[in-house]
Order: sequence, then structure tokens, then C-alpha cells
Amino acid sequence: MLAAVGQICSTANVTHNANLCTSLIRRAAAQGVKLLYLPEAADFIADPEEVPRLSEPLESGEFVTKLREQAKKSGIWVGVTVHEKAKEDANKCYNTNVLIGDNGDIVQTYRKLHLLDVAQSGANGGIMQESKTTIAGKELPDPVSTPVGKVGMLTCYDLRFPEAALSLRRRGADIIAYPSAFTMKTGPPHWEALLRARAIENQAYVLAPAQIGEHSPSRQTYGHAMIIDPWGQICAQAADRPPKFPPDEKDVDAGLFVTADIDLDWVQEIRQEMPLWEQRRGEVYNIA
Ligand SMILES: O=C(O)CNC(=O)[C@H](CS)NC(=O)CCC(=O)C(=O)O
Repeated sequence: MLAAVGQICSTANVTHNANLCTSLIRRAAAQGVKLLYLPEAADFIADPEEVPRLSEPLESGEFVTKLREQAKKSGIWVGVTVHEKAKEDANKCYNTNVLIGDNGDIVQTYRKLHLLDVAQSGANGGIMQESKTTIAGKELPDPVSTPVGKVGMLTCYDLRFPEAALSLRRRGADIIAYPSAFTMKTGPPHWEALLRARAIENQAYVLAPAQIGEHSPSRQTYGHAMIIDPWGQICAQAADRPPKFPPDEKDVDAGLFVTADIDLDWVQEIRQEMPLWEQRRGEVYNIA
């Protein structure tokens, strides 16, 4: 069964970003993909002051509604992380990973647990304070059965907290999805290493859709959307080809996607041959 990850450059134009994503859904479905995962902040990337105005409720927002309609029309599952307007505070959002079924229904949502609050020195550094605009989630929902296997849902910076993935793996995940928008400082040294480590230690596929390129004059992301197999190897990687800035808003086909065949028998074989879960000494280190 084919899964795919997308790589786009979202801007502050929600309508254009939705068009980029529906184009990817259409094109992936035409290639026989059963689950397409799209990046974090696929709905928009904008200055923090713009987040309250641009965030939408999941049930009625333009962006998620368009993706649900296209998922249904194309008959494939779609995952994506968006800014979900918080009902309890109009100025804040949740950073929510949404899994949409091939009938267009929202099957599961996960609100990002770990927010990116960092003050980094040097070129490509700077202060990022996601908690200014975003409320952290409080739950880690169970993995979801899809046509490609059981999918555990996390997002971006969560990648640095292996316990979250281990918890999903313990609850049956075959695949872990990390829709992301990695920074230019941390992308080159950390992105691939973290993704491969999560795949190896969980003996699971890792789906890593990514934002790429210049989103605004002050915001750039690393790209390198990829799929890692349960043996820890990269089995698909999008071209390192950021669109020109500013992106051409007439070009709705500017997004890229790459596919990989998900082999659940191989997942089982790897887990049987190296039975990490039976060998865990949880009683000693008392985590996950
Ligand atoms: O809300 C938005 O605008 C988009 N969201 C993001 O870009 C988020 C939070 S600012 N980015 C990350 O978590 C990158 C993590 C990262 O780069 C690392 O772990 O090194």
C-alpha cells in the first residue's frame, strides 16, 4: 500500500495554500496513494501577530473543509497539521494534526504537546516562542487504523521527545507521522538523524512531510520531506528545490510529494527478529 508525504511552501494566503494541498491530494490519488500526509502549518505560515486572524475552527474553516472535500472526491486518506482556533481563547490556537478519512470525515485529531520555545544564537538562530500564539495539547490519542497501517500522530518539535513515539508504538503504531516545518538552523544537523532514530527505535515507518523555502522575508524552513522505513533507511525524499520567493500564487502545482510502499509484514519481521519490546527494562528506568 502506497503512502506519500508532501512538501510545500505555505504563505499567509490560506486559499492558495489550500489549492497547493488539493493539487497534491489529486495527484497522489492518481498514483494510487492511499494516505497522503501534508506538513505542519499547511494552512498558513505568517507573522505571530497574524495567527489569531488566520486560525480557523476545524469544523467550519475554509482550509480543512477544502481538504476534506478533496479527500472524499479523490478517495484517499489525508493527514495535515493546522492552526486550530481555540474555542476558549479567541487569540490562541492549537497546533493540531488532523487525520481525514477517504470519506472526508475527520477521524482523529492530535494537539501538539511540545511547543517550540527556544532562543538560539548564530546565523539562522533567533527567538521562537510558539507558546505566545499556541496552547499546548494535553492528550496523546491512540494510533488510527488506515489502509496503510496504524498511524500514530505527532508534530514537528515532538520529534525531540522520543517517549511520545514510544507510547504510540506501545499502543500499536506501525507508522509515526511528524508533519513539520523545521528551522534552517536545526534542519541540517538534526532533522534526518532524529527521524531515522525514531524509525529504528520504534521499528516503524516514519512519515515526515515538510515545509520548505521562504514563507516571508523573515521565515524560512528546511524542507527535505521524507519517508523512513522500519529499518531506519530513507526510502523516499523530496527534491531540495525551494520555490522562488515570493512563491507564484498562480502555480497551484508547486508542491511536491514522494511515495513509498508500506510493508507491514516487514515491520512484523523486524520486530520478531529483534524483540525490543520484550527486552525493555521499563522496571529499571521507569519511562515509556
Ligand atoms: O505555527 C507555525 O507558524 C508553524 N509552526 C512551526 O513552524 C513550529 C513551531 S514555531 N516549528 C517547529 O516546531 C520546528 C521545530 C524545529 O525546527 C526543531 O525542533 O528544531
